Amino acid sequence: MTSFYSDRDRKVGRGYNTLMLKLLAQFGDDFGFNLDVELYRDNALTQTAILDVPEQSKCNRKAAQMRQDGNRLYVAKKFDDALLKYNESICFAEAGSDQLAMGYANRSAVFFEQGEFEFALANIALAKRHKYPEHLMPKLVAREHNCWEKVEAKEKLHFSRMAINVNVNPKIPFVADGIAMKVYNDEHGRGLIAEKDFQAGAVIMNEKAVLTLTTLDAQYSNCGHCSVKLTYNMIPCPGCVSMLYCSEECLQENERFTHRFECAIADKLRNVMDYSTMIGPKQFFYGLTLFGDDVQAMMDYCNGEAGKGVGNPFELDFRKKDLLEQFKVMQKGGVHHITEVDYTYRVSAAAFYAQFMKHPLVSQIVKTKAQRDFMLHTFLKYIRSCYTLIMDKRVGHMHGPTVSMLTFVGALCNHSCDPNVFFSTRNGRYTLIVLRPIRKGEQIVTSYGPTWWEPCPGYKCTYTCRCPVCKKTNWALKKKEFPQAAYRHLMLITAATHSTTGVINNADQLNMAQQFVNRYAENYHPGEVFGAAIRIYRQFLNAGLDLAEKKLEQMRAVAFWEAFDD
Ligand SMILES: C[S@@+](CC[C@H](N)C(=O)[O-])C[C@H]1O[C@@H](n2cnc3c(N)ncnc32)[C@H](O)[C@@H]1O
Repeated sequence: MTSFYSDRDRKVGRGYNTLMLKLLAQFGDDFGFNLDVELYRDNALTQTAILDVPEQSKCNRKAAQMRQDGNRLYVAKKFDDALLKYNESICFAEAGSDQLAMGYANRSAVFFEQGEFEFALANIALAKRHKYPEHLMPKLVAREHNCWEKVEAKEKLHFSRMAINVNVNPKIPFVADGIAMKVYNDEHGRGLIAEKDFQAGAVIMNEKAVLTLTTLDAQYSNCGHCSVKLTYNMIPCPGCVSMLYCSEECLQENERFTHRFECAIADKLRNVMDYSTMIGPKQFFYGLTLFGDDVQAMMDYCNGEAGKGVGNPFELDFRKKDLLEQFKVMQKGGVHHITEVDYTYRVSAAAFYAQFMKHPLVSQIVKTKAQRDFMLHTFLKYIRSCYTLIMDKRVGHMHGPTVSMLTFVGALCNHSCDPNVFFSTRNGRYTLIVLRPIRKGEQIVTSYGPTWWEPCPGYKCTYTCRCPVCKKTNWALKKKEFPQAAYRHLMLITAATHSTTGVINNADQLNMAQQFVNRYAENYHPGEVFGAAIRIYRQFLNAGLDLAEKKLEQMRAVAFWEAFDD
């Protein structure tokens, strides 16, 4: 059986690959068609040589080595690579040791070189807080003064977050009013429907993800909880060498909901991770925590009548912040098919089961055979529902290496190669922005990768796309000639993409492109020239979101060192 994933995807998680081959040999021709995950599990449990990898622990010697590697990269002016090495060193440094403080100080040097003075100051504050060696202090203090001067000379920060800019749903404050869920039977399963018109530029969703997961190679660059990328103040998990967080809050939340089940077996889990299937077990442990670690209560609910059916988050009042109620709806999931890559999910569920049962806390909580089987089947169920698509990072709208994001409402947005919204996953949030006017009654659809105006050669998805473009029913490019005025407008927009003078800023660019799509969509969509305009509009949106993210980070850094100074 050929693999769905590329070698690049599989460069980590070697234990998983070996296990896959073993099971393939074991099941022979049946492999892939045998849906019995318990059989996979029973086989996996016998593969101790593959699964029992030793755990790495904090080690100052390794931390020093990594820091020196970082220093070499720093001297070679490979600053982003140096940051990754310093982050790795910070993860390995022993608590209370000066290795930790020196990691932070080295990071401040990188940020200083990059002109990120706010971030440098935040790291200097971290170094001081962690007993930076006295004899090195004068150099650090000199850098701090330098940073202060540069920051004072800098323009004041203006924050332009892409928040919802239309009326919000009173019960779901992160979703615009006028959006509902609809089940599109035989097509996409659950989806989002517009109950009123929306114009391009409307930010109609800005949902904080419940859980996120990054690719394995993003371990030292992204927050282990919200997955935000390479922030200035990444702090390590005190227990293992596998996690960094962007804030104390993320550390605490992750610890409470999932990491307490992972920390002692972090390397064993990494050994069997396949891309981002780990989101399945994470959802299980998130639920278990909300059920007060009472697996029997969780099982009774999920297997009972109340736990079945199709989940509709629009029935909830999110203002109540009742996480258990929310979880109950979310765990029902939607309408999903068993895909051709389901065997990879079964191998993952089996491998995770084998590893998690080695964790004393898990084996203490999940005691009876029925409970253990429930955990296995739930891993698979959640992997299936969370991990149904491969987000194509080349398209650039899946920000950084976040590959799985568990959301309530965002998760309902289906794919179309003729999308009317654009999605972004920055800052651990799922944001939807309208790309072209949406009429009342239309489905709200984003693109997971390809679009008719920007095809994505080699893109693979785990389902058969049933969007109008692929079905070729009632969908065809319009051949209508554009008016001269529209061409002039488009030329201005195109020129704005090359603006390097700063005369045209991102807000102007967005405005121009937005006006164009709102004005010409009705008569000229879908048509080639219109497609070119949408492509540019999405490019401006991406740039705007990047800018907003950077500013948010700078403001957080300022708040961070100001609090430290008090
Ligand atoms: C993020 S979920 C969207 C919500 C999902 N429809 C549900 O019921 O929960 C992605 C899944 O929806 C289905 N889907 C989304 N877009 C589709 C499309 N264009 N054609 C067929 N199925 C689609 C696929 O099963 C896909 O794995």
